[in-house]
Amino acid sequence: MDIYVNFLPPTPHNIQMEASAEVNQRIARITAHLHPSNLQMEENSSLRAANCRAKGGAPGFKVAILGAAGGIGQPLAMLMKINPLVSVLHLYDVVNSPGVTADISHMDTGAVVRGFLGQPQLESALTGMDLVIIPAGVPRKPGMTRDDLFNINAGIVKTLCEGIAKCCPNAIVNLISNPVNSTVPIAAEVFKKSGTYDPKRLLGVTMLDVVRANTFVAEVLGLDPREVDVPVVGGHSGVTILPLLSQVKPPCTLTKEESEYLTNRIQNGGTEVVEAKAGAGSATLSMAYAAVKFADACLRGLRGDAGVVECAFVASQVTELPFFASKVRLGRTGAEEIYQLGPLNEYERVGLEKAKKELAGSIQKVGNFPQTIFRSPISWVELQQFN
Ligand SMILES: NC(=O)C1=CN([C@@H]2O[C@H](COP(=O)(O)OP(=O)(O)OC[C@H]3O[C@@H](n4cnc5c(N)ncnc54)[C@H](O)[C@@H]3O)[C@@H](O)[C@H]2O)C=CC1
Ligand SMILES: O=C([O-])CC(=O)C(=O)O
Repeated sequence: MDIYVNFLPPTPHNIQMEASAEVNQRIARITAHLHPSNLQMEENSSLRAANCRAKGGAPGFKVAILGAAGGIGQPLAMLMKINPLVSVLHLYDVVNSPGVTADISHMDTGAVVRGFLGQPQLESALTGMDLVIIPAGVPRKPGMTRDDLFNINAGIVKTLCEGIAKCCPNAIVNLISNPVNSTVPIAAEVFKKSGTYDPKRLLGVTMLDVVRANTFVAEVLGLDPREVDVPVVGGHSGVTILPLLSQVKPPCTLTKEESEYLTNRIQNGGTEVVEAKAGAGSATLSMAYAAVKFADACLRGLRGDAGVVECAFVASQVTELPFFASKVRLGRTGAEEIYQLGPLNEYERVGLEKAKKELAGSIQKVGNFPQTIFRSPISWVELQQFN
């Protein structure tokens, strides 16, 4: 049985524990199971292993967050720590993961948290994971498109996916890093190259588009957003984000003006936040919420729950493009079924053609830039220069 460790503050109770031989034996067992990265983080801490008690791992899934110290990563880590389906939570980043790990590990929820810092600890962070969520990479600033992030984020995603291919090739991957329309095809290329590609397990996260669509449609209709379900298909950038307003649940009738306003607002939701943050990044809190909503659906699918359906950007035959976002049914092996788009109205048919044209370019870009994909890992200095 695995023994998981929480480091406890030195209360009188714990200090008393130290005196007993039985406890010393238990501590010896614990330290034998301690992960090297935990030990490394412990060296930076005033707490000692002598103040530990072992506990059995709760049933659940093992989840890694790569980019866990970032604007999305931190609230995402916090929300995943609350998720009862998670038994082990690995937090990996190239900076600041010890602090985030120490902070989140104090939450009195079931998941055991372990931190991993920097490339040498990537493999340890990934080994044994069921689900890997990737919000690693640089965000937009006002005036930039998501495509402007391609050069730097392509290299980051490539390195992380090489680690996944090596250490947890059967994990479900939730890819958040932008531009999703290109980073998902990049990840697919990396997995193909390593012989581990399973299209069902690679999911680009477009949930924020659905979350926004539900919110904005609910506002217009005067409904509770929790009652609204809007399918959003295509991709995750500008006109590739195509809300199917004719398929809103509960069924409703929107005027032409309302449809145009809503489509435009949903397509530009990311830019709305980037401009409001005025240089301090892009959506992080709503994205963390959306990422957790999506990850929870993936975990319920992995558990074998029936009827788990969400939108995601996946390898697809729904259109002539190799990747496309649409509703997918999530199961034990990932995206087990990909749904057709269903009947579209004229406005949506025109939107679909525009979306496909732009999306084709983003997917094509991956093939055009092998030197970007196969460059060496991004250094911390490069990241700072970008920021
Ligand atoms: N799919 C979606 O709907 C959305 C995607 N995003 C994208 O998510 C990404 C992250 O956004 P934020 O969290 O706001 O950025 P951030 O800059 O606050 O955080 C990114 C984190 O990634 C880490 N990182 C960089 N290189 C890494 C590497 N090689 N390995 C591990 N970690 C690494 C950084 O140290 C940092 O902690 C951006 O590309 C952004 O455009 C943002 C919002 C929505
Ligand atoms: O707009 C951005 O750069 C971040 C993002 O993808 C979103 O908020 O939808």
